[in-house]
Amino acid sequence: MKASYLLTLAPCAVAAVKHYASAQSPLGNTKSCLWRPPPPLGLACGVDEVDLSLPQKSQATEDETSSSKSRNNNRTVEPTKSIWEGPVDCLSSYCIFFNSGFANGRGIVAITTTANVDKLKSIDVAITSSHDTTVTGDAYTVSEVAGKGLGMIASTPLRRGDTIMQKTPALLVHRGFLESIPPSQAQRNLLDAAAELIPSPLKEGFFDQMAHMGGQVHKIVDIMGTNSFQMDLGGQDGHHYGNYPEVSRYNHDCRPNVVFYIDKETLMHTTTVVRQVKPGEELTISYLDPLKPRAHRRHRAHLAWGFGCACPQCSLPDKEADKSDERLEEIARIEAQLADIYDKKVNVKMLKRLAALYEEERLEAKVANGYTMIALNANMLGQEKMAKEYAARAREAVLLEHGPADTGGDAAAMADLARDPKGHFTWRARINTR
Ligand SMILES: C[S@@+](CC[C@H](N)C(=O)[O-])C[C@H]1O[C@@H](n2cnc3c(N)ncnc32)[C@H](O)[C@@H]1O
Repeated sequence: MKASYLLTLAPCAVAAVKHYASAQSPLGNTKSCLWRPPPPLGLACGVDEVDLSLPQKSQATEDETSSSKSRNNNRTVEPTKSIWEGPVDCLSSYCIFFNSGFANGRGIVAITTTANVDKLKSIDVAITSSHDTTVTGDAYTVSEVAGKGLGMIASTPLRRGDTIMQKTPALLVHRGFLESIPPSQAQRNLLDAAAELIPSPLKEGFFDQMAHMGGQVHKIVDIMGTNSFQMDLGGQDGHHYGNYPEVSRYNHDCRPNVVFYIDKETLMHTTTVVRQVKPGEELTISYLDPLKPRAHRRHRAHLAWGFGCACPQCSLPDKEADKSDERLEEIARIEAQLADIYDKKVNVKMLKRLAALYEEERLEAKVANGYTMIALNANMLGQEKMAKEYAARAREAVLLEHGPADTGGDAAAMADLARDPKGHFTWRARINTR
């Protein structure tokens, strides 16, 4: 009996730990996670973490363009058919492919391999039937934010679970194209040609994005470096950088009020609010791992995006910042204990402490893993009510942080646990092994 518990529990705990660890390591996770910029061509090595966006101004232009078209012509404008074309031009095994009808005529361009464009072709079907959308209408405006350039400002009260926008990418670039082949003018020419193929008005949005190095090395490289998300189309060679111009106006905060994920089945980038937001407050996402200590976060922000992180968490007086770092260390320590089925010190007090630490640290955007660990361990300690409560919380957080196609089916696993703690294989597992 004991042995069978151990055997079945082990993969689960390991999966949870793997999940946690991978979220912190570059490219460890097959899902998109942190904002990681591709390396500027010409630099010897890459830098972890990047992001992207497009101004609401451009969105407005897009809306005006389509509505004025239909007003002026007094007829429905037929969207361009969704057909992948190319290869247009190639370098090494990477070629330009484009689809001007993608996502109901929004369009998309990719620099990728033939195998990956085959995957994109199958994705396209799903996209064309569900639109690219701004879900919470009029939720924000794009305005100047002191010391940060443009930013997203909430124009209405928002609460946890409100989706701000869902967007498909304008440009996808295979990581190998930017990181494996030596920098060259040919590489830059291919990037220029690809960007020119993005259909208007998305193209204007693309070129309007911030280039944080002033475009000195190369404009497209700089735009991608400032505004691209790591994403994975799946398989052995699916790693790409994705650029979503509208999303690029989110500035960074180590304790953000918005979380994002990219669904590799649809390429859709979704941003969702994680706590109450008042009108006038800035909407932010985290470009960095918020569980890392302040010095690490600041170093990363400077290295990758050239800004000294002055978010409220990084701007705490030294004493408070040290306390915050200690809490983050404690979170890591407790989670390591919770992942170890043989740790005899795990108790309910420890679980409550972990939940309190997440709350004190205002980590609403990064609680899925912690709540999953609490739920499983509460059940292993025979705490039915607590297991139910945290399994439900974990499920909700997994959906916000990773989307419905979450890593390893964590949302479904937490739904099972919440439904029937006593029937779950983890029920009293720690008690039975003591
Ligand atoms: C993805 S863009 C965000 C939108 C950008 N502010 C704009 O005007 O388009 C990333 C760039 O914004 C700026 N930025 C983002 N978050 C910041 C922060 N917390 N503090 C200072 N600058 C920030 C940096 O220049 C960074 O390279």
